[in-house]
Amino acid sequence: MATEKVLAFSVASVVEEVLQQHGTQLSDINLASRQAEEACMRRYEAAGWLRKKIGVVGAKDLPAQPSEHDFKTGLRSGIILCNVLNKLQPGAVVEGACDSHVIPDGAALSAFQYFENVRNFLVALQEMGLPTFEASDLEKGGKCGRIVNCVLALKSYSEWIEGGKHGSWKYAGNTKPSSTAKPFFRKNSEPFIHPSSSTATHHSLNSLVRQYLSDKKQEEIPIMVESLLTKVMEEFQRRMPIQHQLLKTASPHKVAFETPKPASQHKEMEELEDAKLKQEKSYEEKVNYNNEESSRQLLKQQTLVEQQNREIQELKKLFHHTKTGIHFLHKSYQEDITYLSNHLQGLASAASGYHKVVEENRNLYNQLQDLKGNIRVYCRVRPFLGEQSKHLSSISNIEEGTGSISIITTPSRNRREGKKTFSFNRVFGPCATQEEVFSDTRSLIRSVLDGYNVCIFAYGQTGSGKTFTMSGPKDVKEESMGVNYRALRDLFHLSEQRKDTICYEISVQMLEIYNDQIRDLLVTDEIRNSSQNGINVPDANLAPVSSTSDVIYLMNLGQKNRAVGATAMNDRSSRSHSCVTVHVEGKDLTSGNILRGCMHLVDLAGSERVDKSEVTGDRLKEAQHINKSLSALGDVISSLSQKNAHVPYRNSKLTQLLQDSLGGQAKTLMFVHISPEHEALGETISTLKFAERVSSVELGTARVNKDSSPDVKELKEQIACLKAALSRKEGEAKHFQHSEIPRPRSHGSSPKQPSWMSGSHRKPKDDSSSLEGQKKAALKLKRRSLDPQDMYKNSSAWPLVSGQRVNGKEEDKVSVCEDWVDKMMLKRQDSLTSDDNLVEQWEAESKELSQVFNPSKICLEHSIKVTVHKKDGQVYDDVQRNLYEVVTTDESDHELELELATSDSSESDLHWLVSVPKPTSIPNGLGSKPKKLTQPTPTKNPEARSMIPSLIPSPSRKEVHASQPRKQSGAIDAKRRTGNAK
Ligand SMILES: Nc1ncnc2c1ncn2[C@@H]1O[C@H](COP(=O)(O)OP(=O)(O)OP(=O)(O)O)[C@@H](O)[C@H]1O
Repeated sequence: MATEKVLAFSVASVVEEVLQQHGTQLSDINLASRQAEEACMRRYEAAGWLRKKIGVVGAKDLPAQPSEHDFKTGLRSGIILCNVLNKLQPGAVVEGACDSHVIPDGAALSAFQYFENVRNFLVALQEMGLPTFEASDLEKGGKCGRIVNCVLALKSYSEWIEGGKHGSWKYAGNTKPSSTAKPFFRKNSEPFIHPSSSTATHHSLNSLVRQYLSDKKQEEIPIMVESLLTKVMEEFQRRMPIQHQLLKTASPHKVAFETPKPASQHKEMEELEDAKLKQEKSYEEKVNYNNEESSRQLLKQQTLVEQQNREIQELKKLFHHTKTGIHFLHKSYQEDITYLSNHLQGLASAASGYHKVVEENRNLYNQLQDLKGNIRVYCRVRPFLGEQSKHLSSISNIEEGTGSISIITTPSRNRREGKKTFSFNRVFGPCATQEEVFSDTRSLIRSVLDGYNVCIFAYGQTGSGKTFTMSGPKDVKEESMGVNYRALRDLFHLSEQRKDTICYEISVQMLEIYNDQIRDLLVTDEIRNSSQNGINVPDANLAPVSSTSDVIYLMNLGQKNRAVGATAMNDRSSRSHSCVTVHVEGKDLTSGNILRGCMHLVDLAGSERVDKSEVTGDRLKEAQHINKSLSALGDVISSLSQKNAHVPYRNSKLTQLLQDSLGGQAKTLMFVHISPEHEALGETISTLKFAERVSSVELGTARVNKDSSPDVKELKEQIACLKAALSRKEGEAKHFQHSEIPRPRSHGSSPKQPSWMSGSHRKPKDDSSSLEGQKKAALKLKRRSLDPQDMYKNSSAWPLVSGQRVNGKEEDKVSVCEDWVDKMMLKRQDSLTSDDNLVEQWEAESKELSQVFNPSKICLEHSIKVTVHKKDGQVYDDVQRNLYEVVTTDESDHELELELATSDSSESDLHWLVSVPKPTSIPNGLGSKPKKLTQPTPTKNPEARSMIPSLIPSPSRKEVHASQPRKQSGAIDAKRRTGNAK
């Protein structure tokens, strides 16, 4: 405890310091203190009065002196004082236990006096070497005040007791402030005088003590002092630990005021103290327990916190991992998204390019077909007309891209519909415009200008829209113009574009086949019937055109002339097949080459079921002709697709008209038309089947018609002269032959397919009795001169057809050219069979003929070889393209080959040259040993090449020079027939 004690002097020092800090006058403190005392007493008195007044038990026992409570009240006053000391501001409100006090001026002074006494007292205690207070008490101003008050109260009480209890005890009040006592502090400006430096304080204490002891007996003084000090000591010793504990644990208000108690209360105090001690102990235990508990709790919490920390760390790690993972995912997602977007972009562009690709595919397919030589087939579906829109449609699906169309064959609402799908190069739905329909045809138009032959024809049931496609509607406008007009417009456009390099001349013809008769639509004169030759159109007008307006004018004219009638199926039904032929001749301005192309635009008459179309009389006859010609077309297509050796072109004018386009090296396009009504299903299906067959037909690669050198042209002109001459001769020959040469029936083949149609297969020569007549005719012909001028003169008189075959029956009409060839062959036949002298005649004739030509102009590029040979008593002939030469076999097998060179451009020219012998190559008389016969080379499908001259007049025929030659095939055909005739 000793270490915990400090000198009482320290109390004064602390108080002084506080006062110094605040510069407060001690009078203020004094006043405050006094007021506090008074309040205390008033309270005490009031309490006593109250007790007396109300007669509370024990009220009359109210002690005359203050109880412990009073001391406590005093202590509180001390606290107030302490507060005052702390604040010491005049006018400041001091909260106290009893009341609020306003510190007045001068209060500090009285407080100082108290302090002075206390200080003196404490100094005395110090001087006596007594321990006083705990250091902790002294550190706190409040404690200091309390202790001071305690000491003061103790002192005053002791004084009061010792003074004989005169008057009422006043808290610290018995000792009046000494008038001599100097204030411890001077007012603000006065320097501080430390009490320790002043001996006055010591003296005053001494004097106080001496004053107190002065009236005592000498021998009593030590005892009294000792007793006093002992009491003080005891009291202090007893209270100090309690005070210490209280101060330690209890709140300030619990601090008990430890003052010496009266003897009567001592026991009570002790009990109280015991109870307090117990309480403190239990409190301490509790506190200990609480401490332990709290430490345990703390430990627990620490563990928990540690665990949570660990978990937080793990969570952090996890979070970090997750973050990294998410970052990675984000990155990979972004990569994926980028990849997908790229992919999507690719797909989008692929999707956008899909149609382009489909288009390209189709173009490639078309090109492939061009290479293969297939006929292109485009299908067009007519929309419902007017009221028809309520009808049931037979069209199930159209895929324009792939070119397929599905037809409902068995319509049913409940059961599954039967369907049939057809595929073509392209299918146009009912909504397709004229421009769209024409768009794919453009490449063909270009081909015409490049020197190809092109044929575009429209096929379909009556009323299905053929005329609409080819010409346009009745009231035609710019946008509804049909293929014919658009094709010519494009021709002009392209030719204009090329005018710097190629100079084109374009001319147009319009024909129609009506009731199997050919009519020129560009003239208004009557349909001519040639009873002699069965040729209906002797000469067709060829109108040069230079602009689209020319074309429109011509087409209108032609349309007016067309045979049109109303049927139940179509109020403006075309009763004829119409054909617009455009001839294009282009001269290359640099090379001088000539390109010749021609384009047939054919609008076929529609097939119809006469029962449906309800036609009678003339209309019925027309319908029968139409159906017959269309069925002939079907036969031709059928045999072409089956690659038959024989193709029955001659069965109708129509097939003859289209022969070059179907079987030649032209580029051919067919628009097949169908009506959407279900009532027309039968016709629709048969039309589509027919179209499918057509699309399978291979024509062979189209060939360009090009004259590469002027010499060739000249040669061709010569050939044309020859033709003319022969034509003239023919008339005479016929006359000579009594108009007709009997045509033999074919041998070794069916009646429908005569032997001459069977290509290069060897057939026995017919050595019928008519040979004699033919021989005579040939001789007659030989004697006639072939005057080129005559030929030119007569060039315009060429018939359109050199032979005719109707209903599978070959008529006994042979063209002049055929006859001429026949006669040549006949002559050779004679030489082989009976009279070798005829060989000489042949030679002579050949020489004669050769004079017609300028041999120097004959180019040995290509040639046609005509082979006649005899085997086992039979005579054979064959046609073969080869170099010019004549070969013979041994005795039993003779063969004569005649070849003439010509240019590469037109086969038709070759045919006209076929029978012209080259002088040097003719066997030189009987004596000359014939060369060994070569095996006749079969011609490649001769029927596939044009065996029938085109019905369409050559444009050159209108010209002064018959420069446009006949078709080669006609000549070959004629020659073959001659062979057969023999
Ligand atoms: N694509 C189309 N759009 C609108 N109307 C059309 C179409 N095709 C045809 N028509 C109309 O249908 C009717 C018959 O057409 P169109 O005369 O061309 O048929 P057609 O096959 O030539 O008949 P026919 O063989 O009897 O001459 C006409 O009134 C025509 O205007």
